[in-house]
Amino acid sequence: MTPECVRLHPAALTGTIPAVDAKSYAHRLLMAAALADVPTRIRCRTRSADILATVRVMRALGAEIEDLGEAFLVRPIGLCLAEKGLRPEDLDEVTLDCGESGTTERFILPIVAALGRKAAVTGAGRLAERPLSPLSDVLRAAGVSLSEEGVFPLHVAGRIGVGDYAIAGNVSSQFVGGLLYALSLQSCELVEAGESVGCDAVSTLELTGTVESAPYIRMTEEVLRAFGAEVEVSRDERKYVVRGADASGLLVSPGRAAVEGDWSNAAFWLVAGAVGAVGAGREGLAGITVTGLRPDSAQGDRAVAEILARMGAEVAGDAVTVRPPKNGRLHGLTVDAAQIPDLVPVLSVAAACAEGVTTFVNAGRLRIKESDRLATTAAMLRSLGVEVTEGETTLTVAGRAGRPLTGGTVSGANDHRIVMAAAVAATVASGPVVIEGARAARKSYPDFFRDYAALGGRVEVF
Ligand SMILES: O=C(O)C1=C[C@@H](OP(=O)(O)O)[C@@H](O)[C@H](O)C1
Ligand SMILES: C=C(OP(=O)(O)O)C(=O)O
Repeated sequence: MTPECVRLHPAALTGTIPAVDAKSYAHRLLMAAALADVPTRIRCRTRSADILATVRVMRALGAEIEDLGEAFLVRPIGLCLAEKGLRPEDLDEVTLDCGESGTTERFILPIVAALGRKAAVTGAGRLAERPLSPLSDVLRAAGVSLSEEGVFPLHVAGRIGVGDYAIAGNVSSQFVGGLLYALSLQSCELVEAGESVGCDAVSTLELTGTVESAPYIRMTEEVLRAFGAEVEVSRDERKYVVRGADASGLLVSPGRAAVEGDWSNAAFWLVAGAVGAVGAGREGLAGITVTGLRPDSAQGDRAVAEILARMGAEVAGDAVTVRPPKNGRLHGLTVDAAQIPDLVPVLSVAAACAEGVTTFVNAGRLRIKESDRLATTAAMLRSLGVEVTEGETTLTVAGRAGRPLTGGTVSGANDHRIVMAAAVAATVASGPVVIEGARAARKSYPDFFRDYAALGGRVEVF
């Protein structure tokens, strides 16, 4: 259980910890499995609120998902409806509660439209406020009706078909991911002389403007291909050609799949390893090792290792170990956040411990996450004595060059990444740090404070 409020006492974290399962992959694998032909066993041990939101939504659409503890066994929607003699087009409107998960919502809208189902999409926290346009524009132009955006429930009806689509690449990669799923589900069988000779449901999707969060689109492509989809991408990653499924309109299950380790959440430990000695003495030099991360992962957030190395931290090994620099001093730098938005809150803590200034640029989309993360990251650091300047799309952090952060009270801003970044900051503070709303960590890392304590963190729950 994630605690509601915590008081953290300064202590360097050291030791070895396994990575939690990557929620971005878990979402994609669970959805693909629910849209496939036969059951899939997905190895996944993390039960975060977001992963459970996707499980809930796929169940509501008709999939049977058994929680085996270490894995999910997914019996797909098509199979389960057919067993009950139900046709998707005859079903009533279904309520899909996405919780606070943007990925779930932005993927499920085009998927529902590809299935031709009627749905009332709901959610919690800031989800209703997070943008849906330009995805909603594409869906409407394709003939899908959507009720007013910004209020739940969002009613969806109608069908998106084969076509040539274009969408801006700089609002959310999740729109692109959802559309790639929808186009992969189009069905059309080419028959010659009474024999099936393939599929003619070929669609294109073009990305316009700058493309941000591109690694997440690559993860989507990877999972779709593992489920038999034909997705081709141009060399500049701006144009996708997607061949739909055969007459069945189903993806092809590989039978088994496994969710890899989460670099975005490992980043909290890796930064804690990098800042270890700054405020807490030599024991921090031992660093932190995170196991279960793929060094060749498509997750863009694996860049955290390279960025910490550029700041001067010692980074080594396949089980990734990060230690503070030998002289105990990290140094500031410029970080382009366009492809790695989720790293900014925690990297800002490394920046606060460094010598010199760190500027995060191209970070505008942080404003449309679980909180306005440029504002809430700045507020979190300011509560701990750090000087921060917030620009429209930038964040500039004045490093304290070895002077510890102060203790203080931080609002978790109902944002898991702010809560976890504040907890890392607390390891190098001069006094206790209270985090209000620490429970938000459960969105991606329900056992965060258990693992924090296991690494030597001093956690008081109240
Ligand atoms: O598709 C995904 O799994 C995600 C995409 C990113 O969002 P944007 O593409 O909206 O930047 C990221 O910030 C989010 O945490 C997860
Ligand atoms: C923004 C995040 O997720 P989502 O967009 O899926 O809500 C996140 O995990 O930081």
